Amino acid sequence: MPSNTPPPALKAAILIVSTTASQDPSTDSADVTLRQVFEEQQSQWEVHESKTVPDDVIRIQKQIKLWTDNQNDNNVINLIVTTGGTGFAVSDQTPEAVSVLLHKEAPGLVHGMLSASLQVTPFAMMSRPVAGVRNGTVIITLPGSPKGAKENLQAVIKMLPHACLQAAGANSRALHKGGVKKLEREAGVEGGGGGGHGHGHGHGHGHKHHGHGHGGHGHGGGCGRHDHGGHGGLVRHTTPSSSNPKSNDPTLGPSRRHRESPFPMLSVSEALDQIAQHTPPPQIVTIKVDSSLVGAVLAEDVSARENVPAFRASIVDGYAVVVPADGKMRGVFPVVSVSHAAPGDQMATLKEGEIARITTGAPLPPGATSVIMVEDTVLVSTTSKEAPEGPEGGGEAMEEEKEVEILAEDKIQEGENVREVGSDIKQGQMILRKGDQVSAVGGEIGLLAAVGVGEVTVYRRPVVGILSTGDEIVEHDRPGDLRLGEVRDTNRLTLISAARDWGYVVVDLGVARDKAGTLEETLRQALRQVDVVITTGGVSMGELDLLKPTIERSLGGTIHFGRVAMKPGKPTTFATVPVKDNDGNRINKVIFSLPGNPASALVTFHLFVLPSLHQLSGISPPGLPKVPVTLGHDFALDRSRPEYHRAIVSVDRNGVLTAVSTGGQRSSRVGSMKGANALLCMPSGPEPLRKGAKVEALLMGALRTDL
Ligand SMILES: Nc1ncnc2c1ncn2[C@@H]1O[C@H](COP(=O)(O)OP(=O)(O)O)[C@@H](O)[C@H]1O
Ligand SMILES: [Mg+2]
Repeated sequence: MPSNTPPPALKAAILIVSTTASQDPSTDSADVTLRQVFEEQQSQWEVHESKTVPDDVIRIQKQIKLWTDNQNDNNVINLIVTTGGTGFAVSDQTPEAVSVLLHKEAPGLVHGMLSASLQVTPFAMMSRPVAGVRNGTVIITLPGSPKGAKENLQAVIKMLPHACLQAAGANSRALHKGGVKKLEREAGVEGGGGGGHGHGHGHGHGHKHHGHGHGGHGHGGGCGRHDHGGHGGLVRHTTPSSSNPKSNDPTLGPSRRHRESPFPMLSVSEALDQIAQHTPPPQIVTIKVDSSLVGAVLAEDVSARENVPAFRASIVDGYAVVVPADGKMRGVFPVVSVSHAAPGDQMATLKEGEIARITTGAPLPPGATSVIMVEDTVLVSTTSKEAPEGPEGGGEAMEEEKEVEILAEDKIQEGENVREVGSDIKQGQMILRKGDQVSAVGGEIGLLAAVGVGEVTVYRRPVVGILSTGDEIVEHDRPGDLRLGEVRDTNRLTLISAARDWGYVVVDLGVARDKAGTLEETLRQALRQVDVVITTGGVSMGELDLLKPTIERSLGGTIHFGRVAMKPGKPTTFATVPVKDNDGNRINKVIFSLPGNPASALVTFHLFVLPSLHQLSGISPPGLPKVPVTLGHDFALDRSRPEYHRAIVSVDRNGVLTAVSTGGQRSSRVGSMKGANALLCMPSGPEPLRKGAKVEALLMGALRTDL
């Protein structure tokens, strides 16, 4: 038994202010999160009690007074933290309820919380915390989201023991004796507003706003690489953040659900920059050279292991000769041997005045200097011998050439019609470079095969998991008629097909119901198996749109953007989630949550997911290739958002690329993708773009020809 007992813990109480949670406590998760923060403080804190009240001033005040107003030496609550109701919504009134109860205000604690939070997210400006002392109890108000609440509490918790001891005054005798030394030491050493724990999430990066090295390649971007203007009112330079003190949590009920997305609206180019920045670097693997290599990008320079050709070979059918000094070779010569392409035979050395019959690609006999084409010769005489008796009886004479006359008038050059050793590729010569993509049409794979390279290192192509979400979604091939509200799953099939077509291995993750637990479990499992998860549905503002809260809170992920100024695809969401790999290292995996509407899902796959997959597999520049095209007719524009118009681009006999619309562009209209081979980058604006105008097109498929 240790002889000295630890100092008695400080007592904290947690007041959850939430109308929803007060009706159904299971919807709350702030309590658990805050208890963890207290627990991390090495038994300095004991959470005495948690209570939940609705967003109601009287009920809030009643509970706080119960804790603060009847204290005696045996019953001291040192700290009350409230969570929830600190925002700008009508129902948010916790600060108002608390501030009138305070005997002393503590603006320093407020400042500590706000300044720590502001380093994480500009949304901290939307939190209105108060802090102070009532009787002997310190009270602070935390925001409602567990993440925000945690960060705020962590920002001040090192100072709180000290504050509580001072506040408790006479009531704290017992505490003073036992614990003050330790507590003061800790506050002094590590205090100063703390906060160091609160934002170790890799936020605060000053992200770039324009191109990152693959701008002008004719690849890799959306329309947003150009400033189309017309993004009036966008928050352009905020740091996207996962930690809005009040991020949307639809499960918290109508008063806590956002009417307006809390995610800053990024331009397409800003969104692409975020993707480039937060997509993990490609991993390197060694693989065998075979047809599965097609599409892979080399992670190393590759040099030839062998000479091509490996021996002196004839370029033509004809006769190997030893050219005399004067180069003259007219006359009749004896044929002393035959060299076929068959390998392995030892050949006698050819002497001047002798010739040897040789076939294309066959090795020259030693001593031979040149080959004379069969067309420049005439057969003079043959030897005949009996063919062996076969069952077919044949018995025909097999002839062999005995003498051949060479008709060549000109001088024969040394080396004529000979491929010298290594004349195509020299051993050790660099044949492919790091970053080269192995195509099925460019012969890279043939080159590797020719020079005897059996293995190469390449960037591992990411495995992609594809998940549909929504209670209304049924399998596309479910027999029978749809019931009211049911929708056939379109996105999973189209995205699986698209991802496979781009050369990626796909895991079909099925359909997840709109339930937080289901979604969380599905995503957790998926993140174990795949590198990139693509979900569709559930990212807008509806009450069942659970993707963002699940990624942020349940999975501890970081949402790099949750809104993009574009049409279709505004709610497109990009996040990374830390996971442990097989070796126990922390790595980031990528989640793209695409909008549910089929056209939006496909457009945003091509625009955002593909560049990330490309980057993961080492393909540079990433994304769809971009070409200028001419509009084949007038195109109406969206007034406020740049639009990715689904179009058919064809090339005429003059090489002019013309684009026509696939028709109605409503984001739910899956038909707008039919036949489309391009996304036109249309600016926003009040007037239509006229026939003949030039725009950029991102090519998804092969060009049509009008020839
Ligand atoms: N996998 C899918 N296949 C076809 N339609 C879908 C699919 N997922 C969602 N939708 C439809 O798209 C629309 C938007 O869905 P929703 O879940 O609200 O998406 P989001 O909030 O991401 O925009 C709804 O009409 C929904 O039924
Ligand atoms: Mg849905």
